[in-house]
Amino acid sequence: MSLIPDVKLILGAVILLVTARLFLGRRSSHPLPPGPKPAPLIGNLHQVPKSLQWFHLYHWSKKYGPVMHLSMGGQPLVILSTHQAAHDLLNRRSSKYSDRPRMVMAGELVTRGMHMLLRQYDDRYRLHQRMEAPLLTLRSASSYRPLQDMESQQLLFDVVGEHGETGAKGVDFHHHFERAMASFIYALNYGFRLRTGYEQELLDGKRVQGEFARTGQVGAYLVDSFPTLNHLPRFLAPWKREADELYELERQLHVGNLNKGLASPGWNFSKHMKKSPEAQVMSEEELAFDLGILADAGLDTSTVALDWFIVAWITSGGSTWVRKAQALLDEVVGKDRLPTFEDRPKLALIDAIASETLRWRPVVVGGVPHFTKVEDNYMGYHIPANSIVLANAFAITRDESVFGPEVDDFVPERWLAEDTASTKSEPSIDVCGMNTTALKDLPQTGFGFGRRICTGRMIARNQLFIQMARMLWAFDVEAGIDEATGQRPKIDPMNCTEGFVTLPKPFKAEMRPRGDWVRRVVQQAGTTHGTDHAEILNQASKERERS
Ligand code: HEM
Repeated sequence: MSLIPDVKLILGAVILLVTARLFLGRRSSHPLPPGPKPAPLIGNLHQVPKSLQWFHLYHWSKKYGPVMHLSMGGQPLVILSTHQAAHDLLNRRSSKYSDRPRMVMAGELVTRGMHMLLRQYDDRYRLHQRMEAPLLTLRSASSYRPLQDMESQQLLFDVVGEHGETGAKGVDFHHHFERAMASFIYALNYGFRLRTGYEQELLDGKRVQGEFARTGQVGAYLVDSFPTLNHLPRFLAPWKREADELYELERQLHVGNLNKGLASPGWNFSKHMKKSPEAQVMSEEELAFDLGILADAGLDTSTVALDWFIVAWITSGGSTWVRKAQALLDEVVGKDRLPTFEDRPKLALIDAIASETLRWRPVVVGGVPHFTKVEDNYMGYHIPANSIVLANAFAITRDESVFGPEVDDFVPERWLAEDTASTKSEPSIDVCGMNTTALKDLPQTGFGFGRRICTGRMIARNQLFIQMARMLWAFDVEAGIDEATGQRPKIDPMNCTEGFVTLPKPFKAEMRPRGDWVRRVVQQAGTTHGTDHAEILNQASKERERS
């Protein structure tokens, strides 16, 4: 049988669909938000570049304003480029803007509707949120800090040891961050740690993440633009077989990890969730995917934030902020012990550095798309029903009306409240030790918006604090010497990868202990491989129950 008539048929259906979407949409008395002029049928598809979209959209926003409209082959895409616009729509009108765009390949086929990030805001989503929420509160996050303390101690031990061997050539800092972040989240979720960062569970987890980023990419699969194509029989729809294989890979990973979690000693998320009333109406796969997505969400996001912290350190740290932070750490902590969470109230500058890292290079730099099923009006513009609404994190974090001048520079001080020393009243310290009096209440847009805001953000903030404090206390950091040239390469702070999360392009960094006292303290603290992490998890569970 020839395939040619079928291809013609498909093309015909596609053109009909696009035309219908373009011309039969409901008219409104308000105009659409401004944007580049669309071409017939394809709209702005041909104008949106394939790479660094967030950067191009940011530049378009300077011409078209804070609310822009693009037509992606008839699919309305509304881009929000200021904090005010994102806050007004995604936070204040979150009852309308909390769905996700339909993603046939990544959402419906590969993960069979079980990917938390891609779920519609419906009863099933709320069921999962109810199950996760008690484990992710500020108070719960505070009880996991000993686990983060342990993994960051191990990170220091590993890096100091490796520096002794590699010297000025530097270490693969990304790998060390990834191991520590993954080990923390796997211990919490499944009760086992990752000692080398090359364990099969992590390799499979990274493959699943890579496939998610690839299959979820705009334009990667025609079926995402034209979901009716999914009704085609399997022999005409090769993506279905590919999706089945990817689903099986992910299912085996998540179910395998869940079972390890249930069998491991000590408390963990797997055991806690399995007993929850919500899990009683879920299949094993559904519960396993919930945990698996939580592990994925926590794994590379914090790692990437720490990678950008190193880039900021190398490209702008020589100026003032690193020296300021190190002087403060020497004063508060001294040279006889590691910084701890107990020091945090006096180390607001470290939290400011974490906030500035997330602002300067948002991890999900283009934002995570929201979706509205109903039409709306904003700033005199019509937002059509079924619009994808994207808050461009790069543009929003460059909003001078919110973050002040020099938004392209790394300036942690913009997060510090002025003159708290002269205030007589006691500072307000949250349950995780963050000194909220000493910090300005600027929006943390890197964690998203409204009802879909990142649920792991409290855990992430603790993670960044302890890791950044300890690295600044321990090391002087420079780009590692390139063996081929014998020189330290110049690091370009905009040189990044493409994808859902945006990493700096790989390089090595020399993390040189600031003195013999660092080696001594780190050696004394020692490796944590023999630490009873199940006992730490049990203590965390007791503390959660007490609060
Ligand atoms: C620096 C670290 C992190 C960053 C920058 C980050 C950022 C984000 C962003 C931008 C979103 C989408 C929000 C939106 O749609 O408006 C998100 C969602 C999410 N994050 Fe995070 N995240 C981080 C760490 C974590 C951690 C440690 C966990 C888990 C322990 C986690 C769990 C989740 C989950 C479950 C969602 C899905 C929420 C939903 O769709 O309703 N994240 N995160």
